[in-house]
This record gives sequence, structure tokens and C-alpha cells, in this order.
Amino acid sequence: MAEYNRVSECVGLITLRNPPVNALSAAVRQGIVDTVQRALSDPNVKSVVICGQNGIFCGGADIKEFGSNMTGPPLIPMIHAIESANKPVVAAIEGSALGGGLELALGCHYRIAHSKARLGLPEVSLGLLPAAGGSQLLPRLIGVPAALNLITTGRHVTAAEALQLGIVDQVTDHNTVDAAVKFALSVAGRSLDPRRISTHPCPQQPDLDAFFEEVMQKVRQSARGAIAPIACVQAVRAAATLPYAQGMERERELMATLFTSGQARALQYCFFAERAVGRWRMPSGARWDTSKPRPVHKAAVIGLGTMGRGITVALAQTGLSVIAVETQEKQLMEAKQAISAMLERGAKRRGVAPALDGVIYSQNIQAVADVDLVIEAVFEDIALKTKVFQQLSAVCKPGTLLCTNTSALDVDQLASETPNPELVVGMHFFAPAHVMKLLEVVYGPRSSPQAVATAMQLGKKMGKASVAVGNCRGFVGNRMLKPYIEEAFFLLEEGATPELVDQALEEFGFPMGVFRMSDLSGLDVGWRVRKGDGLVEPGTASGRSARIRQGRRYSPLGDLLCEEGRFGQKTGRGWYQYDKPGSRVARSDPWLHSFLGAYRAQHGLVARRIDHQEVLERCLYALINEGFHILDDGIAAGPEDIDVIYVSGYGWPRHRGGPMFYANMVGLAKVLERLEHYQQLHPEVPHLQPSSLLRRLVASGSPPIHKWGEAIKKLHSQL
Ligand SMILES: C/C=C(\C)C(=O)SCCNC(=O)CCNC(=O)[C@H](O)C(C)(C)COP(=O)(O)OP(=O)(O)OC[C@H]1O[C@@H](n2cnc3c(N)ncnc32)[C@H](O)[C@@H]1OP(=O)(O)O
Repeated sequence: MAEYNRVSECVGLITLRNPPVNALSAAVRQGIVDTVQRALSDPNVKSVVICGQNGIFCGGADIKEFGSNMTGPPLIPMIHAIESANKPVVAAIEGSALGGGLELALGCHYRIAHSKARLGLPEVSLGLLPAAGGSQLLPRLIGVPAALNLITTGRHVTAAEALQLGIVDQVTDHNTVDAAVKFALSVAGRSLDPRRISTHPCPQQPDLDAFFEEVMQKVRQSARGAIAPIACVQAVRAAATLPYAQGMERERELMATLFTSGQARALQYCFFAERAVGRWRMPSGARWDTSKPRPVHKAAVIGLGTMGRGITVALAQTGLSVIAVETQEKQLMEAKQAISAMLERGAKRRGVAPALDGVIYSQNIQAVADVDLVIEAVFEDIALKTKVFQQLSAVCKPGTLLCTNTSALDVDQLASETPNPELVVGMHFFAPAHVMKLLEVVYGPRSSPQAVATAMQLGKKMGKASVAVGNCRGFVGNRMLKPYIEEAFFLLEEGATPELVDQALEEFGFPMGVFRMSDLSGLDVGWRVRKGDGLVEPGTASGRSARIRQGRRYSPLGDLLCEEGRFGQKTGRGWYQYDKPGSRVARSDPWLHSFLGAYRAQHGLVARRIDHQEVLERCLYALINEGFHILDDGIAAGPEDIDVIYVSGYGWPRHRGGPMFYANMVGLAKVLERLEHYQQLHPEVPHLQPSSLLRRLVASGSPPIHKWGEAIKKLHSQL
């Protein structure tokens, strides 16, 4: 797990070998301890180089070990032994040096990095802090503000930035190990005292108390309830104020609290879930590892409204050539300007040239004749989309994949209007499409595995968290959102205010509660959908019967606000009021409160006191319950798919792992009991009726989330 060789006669070369990322498993740690000892005791060795095999230095501690009893030598004494060695130790950093990997490098006396390497202390994103000395060493090396920035955000820096910050001593474009060996030879015999970071004083920070108070306030605000960023600040403060040994003790104490926390479990679950969704599978048995994607060199986007523009940018930024089609001349001109501006801004941010020449604009759908894949993003109207699909089928070369960016329409129905339904999939982007991480790849019963594989691969290229899901109304994300929003409306009828509901959800960790979100996205969006579903009626009727539509409880509150022209931020009024249309600062609106009072009186509803717990239970458990229906229906292959969708596209707080992980943490029996409780109180609300899968999982002993897949298979086979 760590190989030892002597090179250039007097350099001991230690190579970490633990594919794919040389994580510091027990065996690797043991290997390092043994090989360092060997190098230090070999009189022929004058200096030592540590590197990793296969172009990656080290991805840090082995995260898979965290859930089990840790064995093998601990990291901290291992790193201290390297630092206190009497021969120079040089880290040769290729690929990544992350977390414990960077801490290992900080224990070395010198660091040489390849120009393409990335370095960072991302422990915070796993609910932890750099507790192998990173929180104490990095501030001593690069100063408190820079170290705080890296440690509290977990961001990875390039080799160039690492050099500028003083994390590495040299950057090379050539063979890093060769450069490190040469360097190691050049420093052999030099005094190592100045190179031992733990002995450095932490650079002075003026107005220390005020500085840390301000940092803590900012971090608390952005953490939205996450505890690790706060512990990271506390640990760095210890580095700035305490001698090294005491700082290390503080680091250990803080880590002890984080290590066993539910948040750390949630965040580590997210890490693996994001990787697991790439291993997609369909109910037909088709899978990621047996389905070969088609090459996509040239793509097209049809319809250049907000979504089409974002999709064009996302595609062009991957280096594809894109034909962007919009039939309306004025709209095409506006889109061209907007897309160019987005590409320029993105390129500036990433320090590259904008891919302006990668996009060709056309008013004519014939221009897409030779593309490999088309993404249709026209107005959400089935007749219009059907017409576009028929045109595309006639125009495109054989084998072109036809993708629709619908958020609600039936992908299978569209597919059935084309001669090659196997080439049709949904690619459901989220606005703004070039920014939002999530992509739902929607397959119908006739979509070919190759079409799904191609869309998934393209999503990955665009940097999206791409999740393959089955076709149903709202797919996964929006289908689960519906009961969540409906419960929020019902809570208003029963006595809550938008402020109360939003506060409960924001304290839970959502960036915005239901109503502030609805004001941002526009109340008219849902109104149009409800009208299409035949749910909207004139608002004059009163009483309970006026609030039962299509046999179930219905709240017309959103419709009534739309009838008043209150569409949210864009009209300056919605669930809140705004200084002017387009303004973003929501203020409580007395009009809305009297409107709610009048509405309750009209319908004979008596307002009661509603607390945060009820808001959370009703909104979140209704959403989770729909998640169980989705699993039972086979629309999502596993709970990880649902959780990745919610964390990357719907603002579910990552430190709570996603809705299904949250249900697992709360306990399935408790979720079931609360749903049963609310269902008894609200029998006319079907979405509070516990899903049969939830009942069956509880009856089978509430298996932990990583065993749900197995349990679901078993339960289905018993049906
Ligand atoms: C205390 C805590 C300490 C001391 C720590 O060190 S905590 C760990 C800190 N390190 C990290 O957070 C790094 C995590 N890894 C990554 O960011 C990336 O994997 C990478 C940048 C190192 C490489 O990225 P990429 O090439 O895209 O590869 P994948 O991300 O797809 O990973 C490949 C497989 O390796 C598994 N993996 C990655 N890192 C670790 C790790 N530290 N421990 C265990 N396993 C790791 C990853 O899960 C992939 O496997 P599968 O899940 O696909 O089976």
C-alpha cells in the first residue's frame, strides 16, 4: 500500500498505492509508517520523496473507514514523525492533495506540485474539520485569513494559487517526481528547523477578537445550520491564539463532536450518493456499465427563451458546437446578445476564452440536419412540442437523439409522436440552466439504454449532477414538491402565516421557504398548471365544499392571489410585498394578513396556533411520503437518486442528507406515525396517507437506508 524504492542512489522514494485516489486507508497509513522508518534508518538515504501512483498524490482519509471501527496507525503521529525526521522529506504532488493528503504534505518539509494539481482541505464538506493538524498547520503557513477561507469553504486551489499562497514551494510542468527527487537532492543536509511548520508562530492578525467575531457571523449566516464550518473557525482561532500542542488538543475536541454527528453522516452519505447516481439502472435491466453512449460532437437547442439560452451556454461551455434555433427574429437577436454575454461572463470567471464561435444561430429548424443531439426547449405546450418533434424527426439525420426539456409534460407521449421513440428522452434542466447543478434525465418505456447513457454522459460533461428517472407527472423533483406546497397552503388556511411557514423551513436549512420561493419563481406558473388541470374555479363560493376539488382538499389561495394580479417579485406583490416590481427584499404585507383573515371567515375556518414542528412535519413528511411512492413505482432507482435531486436542485440542506436520508435519520416508524396522525386529522388529503412502501419497510424492521434497495426488491417479489 506504500512502496519503497531507493532512487538516484540516496533518495528514498515512497509511493502511495491505493487506487483510485490513494486514500489513507489503515493499510496505507501502516505502509507510510513502515517506509518512512525504513528510509530514515537507511544510512545511504539522504532525503525522502513521497508521491502517489497513477498521477494522484492522495485524496485524503479513506471516507469509507469513518463508519467502522478505525484500525491501523493514526494519522497525527504519522505526520509528526515525518515533520520531526532528520532528513528532508519532499511531497511530490500530482493530481490532488486533499484533506489528510494535504495534511500529510504539510508534515513534509517541502512541497513540489504539478501545474495541473489541486490542493485543499475539503473536510468541511464532509461535516468534519482538518483534524490531522491541518487546522493548526495551514494558518501557521499561509496566515489566518487565507487559511480560514480554504478551511471553511473546503475549496480546492490550483497549483498556481497554492504557490502564490505559499502552500507549495515549487510548481512544475514536467515530471513531478523527477522534479521532487532533484529538489530533495539539492536540500539534503540543510537545516530542517525552519521547515517544520508546527514550530512556526501563527502570523499575527490585528484586532483578533473583532476579526473572528466578524468571520463567525458571516460563517453562521452562510452555514444555514451546518455545524462544521463553525467548528472550523473555532479550530483556526485556536491556531491563532494557542501554542501548537494546545491548538492540537482543541482541534481534537472539536473533531470529536463533529465525527459522530448526524450532519457528518449526512454529508458523507451525499458524497457517495452523488457518485452512486452515475451508476444508473432502468427497470428494464439496462444499466450504466452495459450501455454505451453515442458520441456527441454537435448539438442543437430549439427555442431560445430563458431555458433554451441557459442550455445553449451550458452546452457551448463544454466545447460542443451548438446550433441555436429560434423562429422569431426579435427573440433570436435578443437571445444572441444574452447568450454571448453569459458566455463572456462565464469565461472571465474561469479565466478562459469565451466559446462565442461555438454557437451558430438560425431561424430555420433545417439547420439542425446534421447534429447528433437536439434539446427542445420551446414553450410548455404539448401541441407545440409535438409539432417540433415531428419536424425534427423529418429533418435530423438518422440516429439523432431527440431530448425535451419539459418540466411537466409526458415524455412518452412526445416519443410516441415520432417514428423513433427509442431516440427520445427528457433532459429536465433547472433555471438558470447554465448555473443549476441538477439534471433529471427522464426515460420512457421505449427510450433506448443508449439514449439514456448519452444524455447522462452529456450531463456529466456539463458538470451536472445527472439523475436518470422514470417518466411520470412532475418526474421526481416536482412530483414531490406538489404535496409540500399544498401542505403549506393548507397551513395558511388553518392559521399560519407565510412568515411562520418560511421561517420554520429556513431554520431547517432551506435557502428560502415555500412562499418566498413562490414569489421568486412567480405564482402564475402554478396557476397556469392548475388551470390546465381544471382545478381553478371562480373564487366566490364558500365553505368546505368550495375547497374540495376533484374529490380532495384543495386550497384556492394561490389562485385568488393571482386573480389580484399578485404574481410575486415580478409584480411587486405576492405572498409578501416588495418596494417595486423586480425587487428582491420580501417584507411582510398587512394586506395579505387581512386577506387571509377574510378568507378564513368566508370559509368558516377558525385560525389556530401552529408551531414550527407542525410546519416541518406536514410539509416535509408529505414530500417524503411522495418519495416512497416514487421508489415503490420504480420511478427512482434508489433513495440516493431522490436525495441528490433534492440537495442539488431544490435547496434541501446538504447537511441533512436529502429527504429520504432525513426520513432514515428521524426513523421510519416515527415518520409513519406522524403521517397517520395527520391523515386522521385531514382524511380528505390523500398525500398524507402513508405510502404502502413506508408501511412495509416499517413492518420489516425499518432497515437502514443502504439496505432499502434490497428490502424493496424483496418486498416487490412478495407482492
Ligand atoms: C479527518 C478527515 C480527513 C483527514 C480527511 O482526509 S477527509 C477526506 C478528505 N478528502 C476529500 O474529501 C476528497 C474526496 N474525493 C474527491 O474529492 C475526489 O474523489 C477526487 C478529487 C480525489 C477525485 O475525483 P474524481 O477523479 O472525479 O473521482 P471520484 O470523485 O469519482 O472518485 C473515484 C472513486 O474514489 C472514491 N473516493 C474518492 N475519494 C475518496 C476518499 N477520500 N475515501 C474513500 N473513497 C474515495 C469515490 O467514492 C469514487 O468511488 P465510487 O464511489 O465511485 O465507488
